[in-house]
Amino acid sequence: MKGVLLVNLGSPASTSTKDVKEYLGEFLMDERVIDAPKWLRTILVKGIILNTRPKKSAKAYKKIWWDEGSPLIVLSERLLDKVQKKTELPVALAMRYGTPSIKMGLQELHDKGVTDVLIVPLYPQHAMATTDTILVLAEELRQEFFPEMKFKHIPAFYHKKDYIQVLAESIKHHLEGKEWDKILFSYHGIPERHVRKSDITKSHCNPSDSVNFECCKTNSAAHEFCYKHQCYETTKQVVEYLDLQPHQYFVSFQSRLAGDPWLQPYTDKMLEKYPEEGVKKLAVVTPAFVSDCLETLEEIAMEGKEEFLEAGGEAFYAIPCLNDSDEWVDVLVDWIEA
Ligand SMILES: C=CC1=C(C)c2cc3[nH]c(cc4nc(cc5[nH]c(cc1n2)c(C)c5CCC(=O)O)C(CCC(=O)O)=C4C)c(C)c3C=C
Ligand SMILES: [Fe+2]
Ligand SMILES: [Fe+2]
Repeated sequence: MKGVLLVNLGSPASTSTKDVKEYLGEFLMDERVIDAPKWLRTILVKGIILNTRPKKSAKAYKKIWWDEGSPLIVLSERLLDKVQKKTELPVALAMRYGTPSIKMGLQELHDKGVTDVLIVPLYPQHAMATTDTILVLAEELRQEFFPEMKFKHIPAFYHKKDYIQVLAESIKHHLEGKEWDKILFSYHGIPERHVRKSDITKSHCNPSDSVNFECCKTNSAAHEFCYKHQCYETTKQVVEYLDLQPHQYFVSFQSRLAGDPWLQPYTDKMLEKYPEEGVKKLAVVTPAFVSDCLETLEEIAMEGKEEFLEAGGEAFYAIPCLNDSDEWVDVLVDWIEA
């Protein structure tokens, strides 16, 4: 029997510094997130990052936490409920880090008699730190605990017409009746090195070209796994759908960690300089995220807004993610049942 496993990133169990530290430890010790050799990763994560970051992150999580728990998890659960109501197939939810774990999700499907699992990583654009790590862990768990199960997955859907339509219509809907100068498409960043590592041609991607994006515009087999290309492609298709003019939109990358260069331009730098360039009314959409989370609710809708207004901005609209919107649920159900 076929079943479906929706997989999102995950959140800490609570906003306590201890739980945030445990979550960040699991997340950042993933070799596909901090991709240094294990000895160096251990020093970086356990010796440096986990000494200071959990306290700071816990404070940020406290600002966005809901009575029911982490927004990312609550919104994923709402999505699951709605999808499950529209399909006969058993559907389970899992998080790559924290709980419900991928092992728990697979066990739930297994207990319902599922033998063929369709894994749905809830990430529109492919990245080593998101899609790959889900699929690798799921396969390890399959071999160890569920050897009789078979897996398929839905690849990155950054360019799928039905997804683009739902995303573009959502932007249109949230900006109805509002005056705006520009829409900033702010994607979660990744280190430039990750783009190079995911380049299956080993020669195509040039992640540090943040002005012309020539590689992203030039056809290549690398694009199947190129996060940067896929971010630009999502944007391009939404822009075409909404008939936006070049001065009406821009692409930037948020949420970088200190250290190596990450994809540029950086969102916070754009927010700081837009008002002096005459962009006073800004809308920000975050299409790397399917569910609202710390990075959209705190980093953009709170911190980003404050930064922009302090720099002289007049209006700031953070457009919500697709979350559990009926239109998005319908698209997911179509893919699941195809
Ligand atoms: C598009 C999806 C994501 C990519 C790509 C990604 C890469 C990536 N992230 C970090 C480090 C952190 N990310 C954090 C939070 C976070 N990241 C994503 C998604 C992607 N990350 C989401 C949805 C969230 C929010 C989770 C939530 O509970 O709401 C955090 C934790 C928060 C903080 O301390 O800032 C870290 C750290 C790296 C290093 C990376 C790529 C290599
Ligand atoms: Fe992240
Ligand atoms: Fe590219």
